Amino acid sequence: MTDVVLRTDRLFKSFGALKATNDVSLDLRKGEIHALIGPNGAGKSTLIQQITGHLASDSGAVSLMDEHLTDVGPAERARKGLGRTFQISSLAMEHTVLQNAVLGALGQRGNVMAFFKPVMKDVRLVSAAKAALAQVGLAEFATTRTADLSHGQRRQLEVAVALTLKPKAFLMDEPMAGLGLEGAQQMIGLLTELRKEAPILLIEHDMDAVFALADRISVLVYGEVIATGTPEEIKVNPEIRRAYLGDEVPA
Ligand SMILES: Nc1ncnc2c1ncn2[C@@H]1O[C@H](COP(=O)(O)OP(=O)(O)OP(=O)(O)O)[C@@H](O)[C@H]1O
Repeated sequence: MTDVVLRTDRLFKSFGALKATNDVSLDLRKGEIHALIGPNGAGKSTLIQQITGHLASDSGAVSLMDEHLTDVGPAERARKGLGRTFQISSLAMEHTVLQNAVLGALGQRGNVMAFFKPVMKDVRLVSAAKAALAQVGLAEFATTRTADLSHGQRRQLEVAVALTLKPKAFLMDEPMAGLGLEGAQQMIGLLTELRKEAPILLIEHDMDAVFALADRISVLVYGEVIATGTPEEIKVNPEIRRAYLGDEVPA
Protein backbone atom coordinates (compact mmCIF):
# COMPACT_ATOMS: atom_id res chain seq x y z
CA MET A 1 0.00 0.00 0.00
CA THR A 2 1.42 3.37 -0.97
CA ASP A 3 0.59 5.22 2.25
CA VAL A 4 2.66 2.88 4.43
CA VAL A 5 5.59 4.78 5.96
CA LEU A 6 6.99 2.18 8.36
CA ARG A 7 6.56 -1.56 8.25
CA THR A 8 7.67 -4.50 10.36
CA ASP A 9 7.60 -7.83 8.64
CA ARG A 10 7.54 -10.99 10.78
CA LEU A 11 9.80 -9.75 13.59
CA PHE A 12 10.94 -12.24 16.21
CA LYS A 13 13.05 -11.75 19.35
CA SER A 14 13.64 -14.30 22.10
CA PHE A 15 15.46 -13.97 25.41
CA GLY A 16 16.37 -17.58 26.17
CA ALA A 17 13.12 -19.53 26.12
CA LEU A 18 11.00 -16.37 26.31
CA LYS A 19 9.51 -15.15 23.05
CA ALA A 20 9.42 -11.40 23.70
CA THR A 21 8.15 -10.67 20.18
CA ASN A 22 6.66 -13.45 18.15
CA ASP A 23 6.00 -12.88 14.45
CA VAL A 24 5.07 -9.20 14.61
CA SER A 25 3.95 -7.64 11.34
CA LEU A 26 2.41 -4.21 11.45
CA ASP A 27 2.49 -0.96 9.56
CA LEU A 28 2.31 2.74 10.23
CA ARG A 29 0.51 4.83 7.63
CA LYS A 30 0.78 8.43 6.61
CA GLY A 31 -1.09 10.81 8.95
CA GLU A 32 -2.03 8.28 11.61
CA ILE A 33 -1.42 7.52 15.24
CA HIS A 34 -1.14 3.76 15.63
CA ALA A 35 -1.17 2.78 19.29
CA LEU A 36 0.44 -0.39 20.55
CA ILE A 37 -1.13 -1.59 23.78
CA GLY A 38 -0.81 -4.69 25.91
CA PRO A 39 -0.11 -5.84 29.44
CA ASN A 40 3.24 -5.35 31.18
CA GLY A 41 5.86 -7.60 29.63
CA ALA A 42 3.89 -8.08 26.39
CA GLY A 43 6.93 -7.07 24.32
CA LYS A 44 6.09 -3.46 23.40
CA SER A 45 9.46 -1.96 24.34
CA THR A 46 11.29 -4.90 22.79
CA LEU A 47 9.46 -4.27 19.52
CA ILE A 48 10.27 -0.56 19.57
CA GLN A 49 13.95 -1.35 20.16
CA GLN A 50 13.94 -3.82 17.28
CA ILE A 51 12.51 -1.08 15.07
CA THR A 52 15.06 1.51 16.20
CA GLY A 53 17.90 -1.00 15.82
CA HIS A 54 18.94 -0.89 19.48
CA LEU A 55 18.10 -4.58 19.69
CA ALA A 56 19.02 -7.04 16.92
CA SER A 57 16.07 -9.13 15.76
CA ASP A 58 16.36 -12.92 15.54
CA SER A 59 14.59 -12.65 12.21
CA GLY A 60 12.25 -10.42 10.25
CA ALA A 61 12.61 -7.03 8.60
CA VAL A 62 11.95 -3.36 9.24
CA SER A 63 11.47 -0.89 6.40
CA LEU A 64 10.97 2.85 6.25
CA MET A 65 9.45 4.24 3.07
CA ASP A 66 10.18 0.86 1.44
CA GLU A 67 13.86 1.05 2.36
CA HIS A 68 15.10 -1.98 4.30
CA LEU A 69 16.75 -1.01 7.59
CA THR A 70 17.65 -4.46 8.81
CA ASP A 71 21.43 -3.98 8.49
CA VAL A 72 21.41 -0.29 9.47
CA GLY A 73 22.52 0.82 12.98
CA PRO A 74 20.38 2.95 15.33
CA ALA A 75 22.08 6.31 14.68
CA GLU A 76 21.78 5.86 10.93
CA ARG A 77 18.12 4.81 11.29
CA ALA A 78 17.50 8.06 13.18
CA ARG A 79 19.20 10.05 10.43
CA LYS A 80 17.12 8.24 7.83
CA GLY A 81 13.97 9.45 9.55
CA LEU A 82 13.06 7.24 12.50
CA GLY A 83 12.29 9.71 15.27
CA ARG A 84 12.04 8.41 18.79
CA THR A 85 11.17 9.50 22.28
CA PHE A 86 12.30 7.39 25.20
CA GLN A 87 10.55 5.88 28.24
CA ILE A 88 13.43 7.15 30.36
CA SER A 89 14.68 10.64 29.70
CA SER A 90 17.87 10.93 27.69
CA LEU A 91 18.12 14.68 28.21
CA ALA A 92 21.28 16.32 29.52
CA MET A 93 19.82 17.94 32.63
CA GLU A 94 22.62 20.44 33.35
CA HIS A 95 22.44 21.91 29.87
CA THR A 96 19.95 24.31 28.41
CA VAL A 97 16.82 23.45 26.53
CA LEU A 98 18.36 24.80 23.31
CA GLN A 99 21.58 22.81 23.80
CA ASN A 100 19.57 19.60 24.15
CA ALA A 101 17.63 20.40 21.00
CA VAL A 102 20.87 21.14 19.10
CA LEU A 103 22.25 17.77 20.18
CA GLY A 104 19.11 16.24 18.72
CA ALA A 105 19.68 18.09 15.45
CA LEU A 106 23.21 16.69 15.41
CA GLY A 107 21.82 13.19 15.64
CA GLN A 108 23.44 12.79 19.05
CA ARG A 109 21.93 11.96 22.40
CA GLY A 110 22.98 12.18 26.02
CA ASN A 111 26.17 13.70 27.36
CA VAL A 112 28.15 14.35 24.22
CA MET A 113 29.22 17.80 25.26
CA ALA A 114 32.94 17.81 24.48
CA PHE A 115 32.58 19.50 21.11
CA PHE A 116 29.72 21.67 22.16
CA LYS A 117 30.98 25.20 21.59
CA PRO A 118 31.51 24.94 17.82
CA VAL A 119 28.21 23.11 17.43
CA MET A 120 26.29 25.95 19.09
CA LYS A 121 27.66 28.28 16.40
CA ASP A 122 26.32 26.12 13.58
CA VAL A 123 23.47 28.25 12.22
CA ARG A 124 21.75 25.36 10.49
CA LEU A 125 21.66 23.17 13.60
CA VAL A 126 20.62 26.00 15.88
CA SER A 127 17.80 27.11 13.61
CA ALA A 128 16.51 23.52 13.27
CA ALA A 129 16.60 23.26 17.06
CA LYS A 130 14.79 26.56 17.55
CA ALA A 131 12.10 25.61 15.04
CA ALA A 132 11.51 22.34 16.90
CA LEU A 133 11.28 24.14 20.25
CA ALA A 134 8.72 26.55 18.80
CA GLN A 135 6.69 23.64 17.46
CA VAL A 136 6.30 22.08 20.91
CA GLY A 137 5.68 25.42 22.64
CA LEU A 138 9.06 25.74 24.37
CA ALA A 139 10.56 28.67 22.41
CA GLU A 140 10.59 30.96 25.45
CA PHE A 141 12.50 28.36 27.50
CA ALA A 142 15.48 28.06 25.12
CA THR A 143 17.98 29.37 27.66
CA THR A 144 16.45 27.58 30.66
CA ARG A 145 18.46 24.82 32.31
CA THR A 146 16.72 21.54 31.47
CA ALA A 147 16.72 20.48 35.13
CA ASP A 148 14.54 23.51 35.87
CA LEU A 149 11.76 22.45 33.51
CA SER A 150 8.62 20.78 34.82
CA HIS A 151 8.17 17.08 34.08
CA GLY A 152 5.63 17.92 31.37
CA GLN A 153 7.99 20.41 29.74
CA ARG A 154 10.78 17.82 29.68
CA ARG A 155 8.43 15.47 27.88
CA GLN A 156 7.75 18.24 25.36
CA LEU A 157 11.50 18.77 24.99
CA GLU A 158 11.94 15.05 24.27
CA VAL A 159 9.51 15.47 21.41
CA ALA A 160 11.37 18.57 20.17
CA VAL A 161 14.68 16.68 20.24
CA ALA A 162 13.14 13.96 18.09
CA LEU A 163 11.63 16.58 15.77
CA THR A 164 14.96 18.24 14.96
CA LEU A 165 15.88 15.42 12.59
CA LYS A 166 12.65 15.94 10.64
CA PRO A 167 11.48 12.36 11.13
CA LYS A 168 9.41 10.47 8.60
CA ALA A 169 7.93 8.36 11.42
CA PHE A 170 7.81 8.75 15.19
CA LEU A 171 8.17 6.02 17.79
CA MET A 172 6.94 7.18 21.17
CA ASP A 173 7.32 5.13 24.33
CA GLU A 174 4.87 6.32 26.99
CA PRO A 175 4.91 10.07 26.35
CA MET A 176 2.12 10.53 28.93
CA ALA A 177 3.98 8.76 31.75
CA GLY A 178 3.96 10.80 34.93
CA LEU A 179 1.97 13.67 33.44
CA GLY A 180 -0.96 15.10 35.34
CA LEU A 181 -4.30 15.75 33.70
CA GLU A 182 -3.24 19.12 32.31
CA GLY A 183 0.11 17.83 31.02
CA ALA A 184 -1.60 14.87 29.39
CA GLN A 185 -4.08 17.18 27.67
CA GLN A 186 -1.21 19.30 26.37
CA MET A 187 0.61 16.24 25.08
CA ILE A 188 -2.55 14.96 23.39
CA GLY A 189 -2.84 18.35 21.63
CA LEU A 190 0.80 18.19 20.55
CA LEU A 191 0.58 14.63 19.19
CA THR A 192 -2.61 15.49 17.32
CA GLU A 193 -0.66 18.19 15.47
CA LEU A 194 2.50 16.12 14.99
CA ARG A 195 0.77 13.23 13.27
CA LYS A 196 0.17 15.50 10.27
CA GLU A 197 3.95 15.85 9.94
CA ALA A 198 4.92 12.25 10.60
CA PRO A 199 2.81 9.29 11.70
CA ILE A 200 3.29 8.06 15.27
CA LEU A 201 3.66 4.53 16.60
CA LEU A 202 2.60 5.09 20.19
CA ILE A 203 3.13 2.90 23.23
CA GLU A 204 0.92 4.19 25.99
CA HIS A 205 -0.62 2.80 29.17
CA ASP A 206 -3.06 5.70 29.55
CA MET A 207 -6.13 4.19 27.91
CA ASP A 208 -8.07 7.47 27.89
CA ALA A 209 -5.25 9.01 25.85
CA VAL A 210 -4.98 5.98 23.56
CA PHE A 211 -8.68 5.91 22.78
CA ALA A 212 -8.78 9.69 22.32
CA LEU A 213 -5.78 9.78 19.99
CA ALA A 214 -5.35 6.58 18.04
CA ASP A 215 -6.59 6.03 14.52
CA ARG A 216 -5.70 2.35 14.86
CA ILE A 217 -4.77 0.19 17.82
CA SER A 218 -2.78 -3.04 17.86
CA VAL A 219 -2.97 -5.30 20.90
CA LEU A 220 0.17 -7.21 21.83
CA VAL A 221 -0.11 -10.16 24.21
CA TYR A 222 2.82 -12.52 24.95
CA GLY A 223 4.73 -11.00 22.04
CA GLU A 224 1.97 -11.56 19.49
CA VAL A 225 -0.35 -9.06 17.84
CA ILE A 226 -3.76 -10.53 18.64
CA ALA A 227 -5.75 -7.76 16.93
CA THR A 228 -5.41 -4.54 14.96
CA GLY A 229 -8.35 -2.22 14.37
CA THR A 230 -9.97 1.13 14.93
CA PRO A 231 -10.64 2.12 18.57
CA GLU A 232 -14.30 1.23 18.03
CA GLU A 233 -13.38 -2.24 16.75
CA ILE A 234 -10.95 -2.86 19.61
CA LYS A 235 -13.44 -1.65 22.20
CA VAL A 236 -16.10 -4.17 21.23
CA ASN A 237 -13.79 -7.14 20.66
CA PRO A 238 -14.77 -9.61 23.41
CA GLU A 239 -11.47 -11.53 23.25
CA ILE A 240 -9.50 -8.36 23.91
CA ARG A 241 -11.77 -7.25 26.72
CA ARG A 242 -11.29 -10.65 28.33
CA ALA A 243 -7.55 -10.93 27.68
CA TYR A 244 -6.51 -7.48 28.61
CA LEU A 245 -8.67 -4.40 28.66
CA GLY A 246 -11.30 -5.39 31.21
CA ASP A 247 -12.79 -2.25 32.65
CA GLU A 248 -10.03 -0.01 31.36
CA VAL A 249 -11.79 0.83 28.11
CA PRO A 250 -13.35 4.27 28.19
CA ALA A 251 -17.11 4.13 27.66
N1 LIG B 1 17.27 -7.75 27.84
C1 LIG B 1 16.39 -8.65 28.24
N2 LIG B 1 16.78 -9.86 28.71
C2 LIG B 1 15.90 -10.78 29.12
N3 LIG B 1 14.56 -10.62 29.10
C3 LIG B 1 14.10 -9.43 28.63
C4 LIG B 1 14.98 -8.40 28.19
N4 LIG B 1 14.22 -7.33 27.79
C5 LIG B 1 12.94 -7.69 27.98
N5 LIG B 1 12.86 -8.94 28.47
C6 LIG B 1 11.63 -9.68 28.77
O1 LIG B 1 10.86 -9.69 27.58
C7 LIG B 1 9.48 -9.54 27.87
C8 LIG B 1 8.94 -8.32 27.13
O2 LIG B 1 9.44 -7.13 27.77
P1 LIG B 1 9.10 -5.67 27.26
O3 LIG B 1 9.86 -4.72 28.13
O4 LIG B 1 9.35 -5.59 25.79
O5 LIG B 1 7.54 -5.57 27.55
P2 LIG B 1 6.61 -4.30 27.54
O6 LIG B 1 5.36 -4.71 26.86
O7 LIG B 1 7.34 -3.12 27.01
O8 LIG B 1 6.35 -4.09 29.10
P3 LIG B 1 6.01 -2.74 29.93
O9 LIG B 1 4.62 -2.36 29.52
O10 LIG B 1 6.07 -3.21 31.34
O11 LIG B 1 7.06 -1.71 29.57
C9 LIG B 1 9.36 -9.43 29.38
O12 LIG B 1 9.05 -10.71 29.90
C10 LIG B 1 10.75 -9.00 29.81
O13 LIG B 1 11.04 -9.46 31.12
